[in-house]
Amino acid sequence: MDDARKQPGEALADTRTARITDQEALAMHAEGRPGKLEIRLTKPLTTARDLSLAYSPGVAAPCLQIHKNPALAYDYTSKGNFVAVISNGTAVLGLGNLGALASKPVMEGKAALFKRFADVDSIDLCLDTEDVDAFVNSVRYLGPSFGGINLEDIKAPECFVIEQRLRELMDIPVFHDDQHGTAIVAAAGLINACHLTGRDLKSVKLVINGAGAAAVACAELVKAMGIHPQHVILADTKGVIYRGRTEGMNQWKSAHAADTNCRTLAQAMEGADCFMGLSVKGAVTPEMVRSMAAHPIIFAMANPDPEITPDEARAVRPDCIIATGRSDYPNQVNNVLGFPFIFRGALDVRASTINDPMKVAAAHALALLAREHVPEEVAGAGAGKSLRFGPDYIIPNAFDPRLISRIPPAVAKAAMESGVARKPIMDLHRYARDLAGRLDSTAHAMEAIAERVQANPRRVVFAEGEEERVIRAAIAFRNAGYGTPILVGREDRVNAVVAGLGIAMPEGIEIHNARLSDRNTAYAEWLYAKKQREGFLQRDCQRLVNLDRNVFAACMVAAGDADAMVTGATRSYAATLEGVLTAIDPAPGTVLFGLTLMLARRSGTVLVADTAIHERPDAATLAEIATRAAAAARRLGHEPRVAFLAFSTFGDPKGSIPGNVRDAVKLLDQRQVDFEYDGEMAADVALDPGLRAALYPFCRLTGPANVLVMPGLHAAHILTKAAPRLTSAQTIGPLLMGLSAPVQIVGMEAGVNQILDIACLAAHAALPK
Ligand SMILES: NC(=O)C1=CN([C@@H]2O[C@H](COP(=O)(O)OP(=O)(O)OC[C@H]3O[C@@H](n4cnc5c(N)ncnc54)[C@H](OP(=O)(O)O)[C@@H]3O)[C@@H](O)[C@H]2O)C=CC1
Ligand SMILES: CC(=O)C(=O)O
Ligand SMILES: [Mg+2]
Repeated sequence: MDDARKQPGEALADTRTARITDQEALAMHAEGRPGKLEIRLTKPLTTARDLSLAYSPGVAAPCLQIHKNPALAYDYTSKGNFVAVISNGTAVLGLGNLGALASKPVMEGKAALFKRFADVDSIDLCLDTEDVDAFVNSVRYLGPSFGGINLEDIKAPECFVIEQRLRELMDIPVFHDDQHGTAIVAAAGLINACHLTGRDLKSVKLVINGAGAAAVACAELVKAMGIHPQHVILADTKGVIYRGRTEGMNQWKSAHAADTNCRTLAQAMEGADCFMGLSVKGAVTPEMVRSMAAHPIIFAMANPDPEITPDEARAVRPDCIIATGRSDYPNQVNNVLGFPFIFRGALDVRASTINDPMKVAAAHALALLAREHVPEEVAGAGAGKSLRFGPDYIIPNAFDPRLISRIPPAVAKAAMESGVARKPIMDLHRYARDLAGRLDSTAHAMEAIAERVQANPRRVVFAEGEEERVIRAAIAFRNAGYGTPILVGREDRVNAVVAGLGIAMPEGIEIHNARLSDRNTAYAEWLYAKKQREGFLQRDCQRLVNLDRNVFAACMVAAGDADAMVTGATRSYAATLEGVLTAIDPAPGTVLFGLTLMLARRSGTVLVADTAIHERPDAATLAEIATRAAAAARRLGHEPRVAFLAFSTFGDPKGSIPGNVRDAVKLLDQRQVDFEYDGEMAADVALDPGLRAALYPFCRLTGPANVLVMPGLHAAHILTKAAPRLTSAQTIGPLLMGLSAPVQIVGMEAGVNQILDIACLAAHAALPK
């Protein structure tokens, strides 16, 4: 853990956007099923027939077909979308030789990023050997299972030999990500930094610290892209790599030995235009940065901690452009921007290799994307962050959803043009469009929401401030840069829980004891004025403010002392809502309802409403819920297709509830709303356009429904509670919609991360529209 993270108070002064603690990282990895990966079936294996098809005897048919024609393996198996992430752990990030086992969290992480960003399936294979021959022999025979091999965190110079030999031995792409992924992303950043500082790439004087896997590949790629070889100086633990040096050399370093009198990194950096760090934490001093040319370009890419932090560099050179490998500073130059998308393109044309034209195409596509206007849903509208091409935005953000539709087509095109594509793509525009639909927009929308909140931090009151889960979420809220958490509780109790967590109470968290608060009397008087004609005596209001934390916290929000509120972890939904509604009214002219986001792996996000309030909504309520839920879907980046659900479909079978539902559809018909809707219909009809086309071709929905308006609370609860337990769907919510102030109620089962996510959404709802 770095010092800044150990002392959260001090960390507030730096420019990082979101901070995490080691404890949080460990808890995340240990939570639920340990690690970050699992394998799921893509075909049902329910019946004896399923088994006969998938396994013996049915499986013999694809085996025999593949035996006759090996290319069919791409049609009948997972090969074409499957990559192995392979390491021996000899250069784990910048942490050194931690061995194969300890590299596994990074390798699982790489596999997770493949899936998250480019829908590539992958698995980590950690090989317990430092012997080059043993490594090569372990990997060379794995080709049949995979469409590609991503080598990772293998130290130089062995990595060069391993990659070269495997490339010769295997007929699928073998790509050492630390070499080429890093070089591609660094080259893209360098192209843009040169553009911004008015430099011609060819005349740039570049110093690279490190002469290992990443550094050598960066030197090779930038030279191939035009930087004069004499303008590139590499340094390692022994100092500058100059022509004639003998100590600590190998053939890959010799190839880049410079004709120079410089012997130390400090000497080399004097007057340099650009520095690339691919070495270790803290290898660069402020003095070295001070001695660089005007508007120096500094890529401090060592992970997890850079050679020099942006704050240190800017302190001595405010005119610099600085990038790091981390996601919590602006300008993340990290191979995560490369490998998922490069493999996506290579796999989709069944490339036999990833060659130089494909790498250069990826670098240019990345560089160009950063220069384009950043749409609001990417930037986080009003985030106040500089997501416009400039010194703090030289490279796209890893969460930019346009990456998947820009980088793979460029890579695929280069593969086709350079003759390594075994299955060319005829229509690249269509390919780009299809790629865009491969990722669910909800994840991007949630990230954009988080960024907007980080740019406009809010004060959020956590009503159950003595509960450990809530305290941990509040600390995470503060560490994530979302704003100031306010815990309602007794200070000694809160502090005891924090001490039990083995940490000191971080600065920037407020604790308010309702009974002792200097706002106690004001809240009680305000509440009495509000409720005196609804059967509440003054003493009732005083007691509520003293004893009911939900009432006290809601008063804080009503009085403007907090921007938003989160509660619900310790009491039933109904009791919690009652406390909240004592002080905060529903917004006039709308309905109060619960909206649950179901993030399903196959069908994407489906919004379900009402999941919290109305047991048997009438037609007008259903119509209003549909309208509000459709608007919420649009805010999350989905074009709404609303299905009014019932047990019947378009009148069959008949029953009493579908009447309400049909009337709601008629109400919307009269209003001429701007979204698709239809009903009543059963859930399978709503979600399956094929079924609709066969039986109900008149249905107005143009695709699977993504907003499900439920006929009543029973059905809504059954669906949203059963689905995550029966399928892989995750749920967020119910989110309370239609209240006059941003208050969210989590379920009593909510974990720390759920409370944190809901608090972030509550803070977001408190932002000016
Ligand atoms: N941002 C990104 O996307 C990426 C960042 N990296 C980072 O780059 C670094 C190197 O990774 P990788 O190339 O895979 O590892 P390697 O083990 O292959 O290379 C490490 C290199 O760093 C040099 N080095 C170590 N300490 C110092 C020092 N104090 N001063 C100068 N040079 C030093 C070593 O010198 P010697 O040869 O003398 O031993 C060696 O040349 C890591 O921090 C890693 O996290 C790597 C890949 C991607
Ligand atoms: C990012 C990466 O691959 C590394 O630091 O090794
Ligand atoms: Mg790596």
